[in-house]
Amino acid sequence: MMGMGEVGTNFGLASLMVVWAIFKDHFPYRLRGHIQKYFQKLVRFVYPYIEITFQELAGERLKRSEAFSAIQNYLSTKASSQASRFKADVVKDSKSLVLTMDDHEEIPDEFEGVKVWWVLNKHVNESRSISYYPVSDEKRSFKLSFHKRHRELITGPYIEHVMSEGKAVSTKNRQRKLYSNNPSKHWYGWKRTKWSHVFFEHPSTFDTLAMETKKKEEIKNDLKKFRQGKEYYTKIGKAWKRGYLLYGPPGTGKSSMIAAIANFLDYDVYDLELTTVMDNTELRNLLIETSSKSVIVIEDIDCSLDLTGQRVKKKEKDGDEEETDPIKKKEKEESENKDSKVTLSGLLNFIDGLWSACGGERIIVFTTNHVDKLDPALIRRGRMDKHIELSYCCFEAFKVLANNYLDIDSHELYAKIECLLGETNMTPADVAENLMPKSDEEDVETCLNCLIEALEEVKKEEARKKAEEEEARLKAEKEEKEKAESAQESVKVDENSANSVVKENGFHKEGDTVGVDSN
Ligand SMILES: Nc1ncnc2c1ncn2[C@@H]1O[C@H](COP(=O)(O)OP(=O)(O)OP(=O)(O)O)[C@@H](O)[C@H]1O
Ligand SMILES: [Mg+2]
Repeated sequence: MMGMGEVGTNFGLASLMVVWAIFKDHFPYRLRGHIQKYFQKLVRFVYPYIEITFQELAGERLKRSEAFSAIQNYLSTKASSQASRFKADVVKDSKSLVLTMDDHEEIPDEFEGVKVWWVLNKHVNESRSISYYPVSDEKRSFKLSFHKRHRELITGPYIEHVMSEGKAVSTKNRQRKLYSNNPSKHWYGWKRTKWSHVFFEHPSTFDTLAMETKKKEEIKNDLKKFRQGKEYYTKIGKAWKRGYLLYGPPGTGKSSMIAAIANFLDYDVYDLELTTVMDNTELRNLLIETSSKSVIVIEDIDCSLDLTGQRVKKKEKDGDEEETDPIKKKEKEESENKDSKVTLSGLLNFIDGLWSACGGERIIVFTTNHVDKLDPALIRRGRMDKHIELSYCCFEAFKVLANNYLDIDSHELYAKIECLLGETNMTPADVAENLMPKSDEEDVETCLNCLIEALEEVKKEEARKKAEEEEARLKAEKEEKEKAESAQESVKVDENSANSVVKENGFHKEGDTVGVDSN
């Protein structure tokens, strides 16, 4: 609370205000402006404090102001020890309680020995206006008061301190979100949102991820370096973002790794479904609406859009015959219209065009099952900085899974499993499924034996396939050889018959006179 001197000053100010309110209307209108000017000078003299107001709703569309949220979070750390009336909120999986100051409560704060006061004001709007967008009738604002001689310190370093501390608190308290993009027809109207979200609660972490420890550590170090790299990225003149390409067969842990990355960095996830994005402009608009500290994911990039084949397809379409059946024609037109018109260059711009730099601190992840199908321009370093192959389960990866699923570090059956894993291609998803106990009766040994059985089955199947392929190859080779031989035969036959024709006609290549009767 303010000291005695400050109370006295406030009282003096209040008296002045009352006097002004009573006599204001008795002055002629033209004089009122002058008097008001001098009156405010007097107020400033009697009341040497500066007040700054931070409104909750700001901007054209009355969006919640970032500054207001940051102040609220910052003060929540002070409120617990200084205020007597609180509002309580439960955050993060209902596990922690956050106390914020109640309306009209005053909280003092100190910065470099200078005292300031915060008050949360609430103003209820009496006159209801009709608006297309729902607007709250309650207007809240924070008022910051401090002595005018500290203007520089408070409006500069102190406010910066409040903002950064507030943002850090909100990062710590927030429940992370998994966003998915809405089709553009839902972008307008009062329910306008480009992204819908649910809370992100995927349990995958780098500890549960089955892959070689060395590779895992390398990825974790890369992510750590990125997270701490704000200054470094500024220094080298690069936007603060990093591209990851995860590739490998289905069920090798690409999606699990994305979740692990998001959990490791404590970032939100934006799952971008490219097929619902109609064109490059929409893609850019979606990008602008993503927040920093996020992982933007485009899964199965080779299936999302035929980026590489788009030009070829177009040419093919141009060459197509005109459809004459009116129903088929309409169907064709509709399906063409539905097709996303996002192009490769649009996507490249999304990744590293000028717009991609707004906000910073973003990881962009592409996943694919067929890395060879992607356009090299899309995955060159600088765009997709780190290429990570997720492959079939090796023994090291199996040990992680066995530890997760069965709580074991070793077993006498491990040697056999190691040998079988070396001879077969089984995805971590299949290994995990075989390791998982299906009932309370199944113990560790049963599960490991179940995996061994499955691996032997796969081994047999692979051997059978290999034999079939070898047989098919040999057959094809034989057919090829026979074809070549018969082609040679037919050439020989043709040559012979041609020669005999020449002889019959009496023609000879070496000279017209040869064999021709001169008489
Ligand atoms: N490397 C792994 N570590 C741990 N679990 C894994 C791993 N790979 C697969 N799994 C298990 O298999 C399931 C499927 O894996 P995931 O969805 O990550 O595969 P994917 O590579 O994304 O497959 P797709 O290409 O079909 O999308 C996961 O829920 C997880 O339980
Ligand atoms: Mg996946």
